[in-house]
Amino acid sequence: MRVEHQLRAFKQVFENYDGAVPLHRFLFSYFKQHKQMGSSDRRWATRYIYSFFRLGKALIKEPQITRLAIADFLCNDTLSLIVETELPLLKNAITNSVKEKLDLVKKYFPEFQLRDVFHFQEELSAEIEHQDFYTSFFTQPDLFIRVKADYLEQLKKKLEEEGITAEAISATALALPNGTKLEKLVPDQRHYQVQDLSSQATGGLFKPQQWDYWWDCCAASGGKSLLLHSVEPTVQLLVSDVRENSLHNLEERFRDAGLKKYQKKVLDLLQNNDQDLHHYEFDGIILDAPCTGSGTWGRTPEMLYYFDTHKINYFSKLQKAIAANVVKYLKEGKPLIYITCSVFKAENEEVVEWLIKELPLKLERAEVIKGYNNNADTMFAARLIKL
Ligand SMILES: C[S@@+](CC[C@H](N)C(=O)[O-])C[C@H]1O[C@@H](n2cnc3c(N)ncnc32)[C@H](O)[C@@H]1O
Repeated sequence: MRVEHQLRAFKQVFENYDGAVPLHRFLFSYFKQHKQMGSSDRRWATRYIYSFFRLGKALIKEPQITRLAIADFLCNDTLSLIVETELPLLKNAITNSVKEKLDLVKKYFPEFQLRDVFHFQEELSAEIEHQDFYTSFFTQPDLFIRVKADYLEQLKKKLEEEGITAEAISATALALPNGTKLEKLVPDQRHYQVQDLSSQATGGLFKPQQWDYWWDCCAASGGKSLLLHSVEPTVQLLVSDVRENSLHNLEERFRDAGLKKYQKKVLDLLQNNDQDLHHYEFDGIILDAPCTGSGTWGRTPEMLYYFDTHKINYFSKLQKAIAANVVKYLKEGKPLIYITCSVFKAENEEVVEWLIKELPLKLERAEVIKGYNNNADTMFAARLIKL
């Protein structure tokens, strides 16, 4: 396939995409509508467009074709026609490490600034190491699963028999190559859950007691509830979310995982829910808040290009309003676990500062979970105690 042909396919996809829906969803329907694109066209267009967005706004004044070649060079260790044609001097370095490749790019394109990859650096949480974080965007994050400890070795072996490299990260976490068709390979999901490594790490802050009554108030499809259940299976659970649909997925996942005893409600936490909840008192609340998701943009690099910073303020207000509405149902001396998958201080430290100032809460511990060091998402988690 000639390079012009590949480029035309890339351009068509780029020009038709405006960032309004996730890129993977857009590509799915785009390829469906453009059946003339063969599988090789689709594969190259996908590789090029994802690589292109991983460059964020770096070298924005360079021609698009040069930026695409640089992006493709940084993100891949196999040669493409675009690198061969546009960057012949760099092609022999295709298998070098990302850091070495970045040095080469800086040498040939002195205008290149790593910080332009993520041009929201002013907004970052204080603990984030900028260079490492920006560099992480050139590597696709892994797929992680949380596995019952006594099943890990068996599952690892089964995956390896299927030709999948599974790396044990802890006694209960496996890292797999992204795109592994896990549901097909291991349909029985009783012993494992797909869950990002950093998301798994938030469980360390839960510390439930036996027979506690907890509320997962933004439960979506129940990832944190399942994690809580794995930490302490006797915990009683109320799960809620504003989206009824995601609670249907939750039911399915709970069934597969054998979690039977729980109560579920559709609740909008921006409303007064006293009618539904006036007699409830919890031993712990997990608030896995709606957020920009900026800690997960390694999986959705189109956001580096299309994200509008105004949204940070919108989410930060939403997070505070939801927290204020749920804390009244927490028992004194018990924890509110505040979680985001954001790297922005306005959704992390600044929300925590507001919570301890405005609500009867004191901070026990807060941390950025630096997934960018582990090919994983980056998250923020805080444990606050009701006064
Ligand atoms: C980060 S997701 C939760 C992910 C989930 N806890 C997990 O581990 O998979 C945030 C959730 O907050 C919910 N949400 C957003 N606005 C809400 C509101 N006003 N009231 C209740 N839930 C809301 C969203 O529907 C979304 O499912």
